[in-house]
Amino acid sequence: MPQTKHAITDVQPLLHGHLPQLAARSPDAHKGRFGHLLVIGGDRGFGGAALLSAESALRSGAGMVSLATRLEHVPAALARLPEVMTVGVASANQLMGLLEKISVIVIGPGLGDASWGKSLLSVAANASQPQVWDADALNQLATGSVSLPANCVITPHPGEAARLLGLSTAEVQADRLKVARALSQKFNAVAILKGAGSLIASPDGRVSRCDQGHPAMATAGLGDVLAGLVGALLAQGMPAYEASCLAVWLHATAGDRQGTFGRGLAASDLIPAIRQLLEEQSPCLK
Ligand SMILES: NC(=O)C1=CN([C@@H]2O[C@H](COP(=O)(O)OP(=O)(O)OC[C@H]3O[C@@H](n4cnc5c(N)ncnc54)[C@H](OP(=O)(O)O)[C@@H]3O)[C@@H](O)[C@H]2O)[C@@H](O)CC1
Ligand SMILES: Nc1ncnc2c1ncn2[C@@H]1O[C@H](COP(=O)(O)OP(=O)(O)O)[C@@H](O)[C@H]1O
Repeated sequence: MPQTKHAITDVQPLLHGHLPQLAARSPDAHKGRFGHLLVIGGDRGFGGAALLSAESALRSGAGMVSLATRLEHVPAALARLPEVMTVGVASANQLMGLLEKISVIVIGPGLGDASWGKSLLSVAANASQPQVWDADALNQLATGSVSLPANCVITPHPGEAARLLGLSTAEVQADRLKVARALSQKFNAVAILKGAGSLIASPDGRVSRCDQGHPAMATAGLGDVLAGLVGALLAQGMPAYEASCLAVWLHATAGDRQGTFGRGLAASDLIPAIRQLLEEQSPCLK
């Protein structure tokens, strides 16, 4: 990653027409060229979070998507998403073999704070693939029980950011720019500080702000969708900062479109809107 330091005031708004793009696909493209993404998460009570991430990744162009979740969630996952290779894992050992085939990891949605999630996270923390750490992966990171590997994107909401930096949520919201920068520096990772006016900060000093988004997005599961989307763009070869910027813009702009229908947005409603926007912004064919 380049080490150029950018001016402290240099916050770029994410503007349509100035966003990173995925290259058009050649007519002989095959799934092996667009990455194999593994979502790890979904402890008891939170099975849907990992499913939302997997569906988002699938619908955003990842070549192959696998899901490692609780054994009891496998039948429901297969019924909803037969395209996703879903594996029930009881322990970290089972994850190790799976990781050999994987190019990008998304870990945290619904991972929980029990020993099951902790053991899976410890395996990911020792893996070399680019990763997206979200939700309970960030809560474990905040406890200091695990370290973030290199090449990571972290996606905290203000509550998670507060835990990661030892602040209150109000303190995070009072100076979001400072917090986004502090997160990227502390963890040497691209940090997406979510919430209205999401910020994307890179350890090299770049920061972008997203002015899109809609209050109808204040509903559970939208962060899981974002994590899967960032992972899918990484899997298709986009660098971490660019993937994070494009993902945040697509997610928020899809929220604007779906927000026109008012309250009652379900996180899964956002996924087809993101697919449509991605095709408008980065057409699959030239
Ligand atoms: N279908 C499923 O299976 C789903 C499962 N899910 C899973 O649930 C688990 C718990 O995750 P979670 O995010 O609900 O709980 P948690 O980390 O305590 O954060 C809540 C606190 O954070 C703050 N806060 C958040 N946003 C903020 C904002 N924009 N602006 C300001 N503050 C904000 C706010 O703090 P407060 O303001 O109350 O101090 C709020 O009370 C996790 O495993 C996740 O993956 C979810 O993914 C949903 C779908
Ligand atoms: N009022 C809002 N304006 C813009 N974006 C929002 C708003 N409320 C929520 N979002 C977006 O929705 C997502 C919510 O993520 P998160 O809090 O992690 O949800 P969950 O854990 O339920 O999946 C974030 O990307 C956030 O930026």
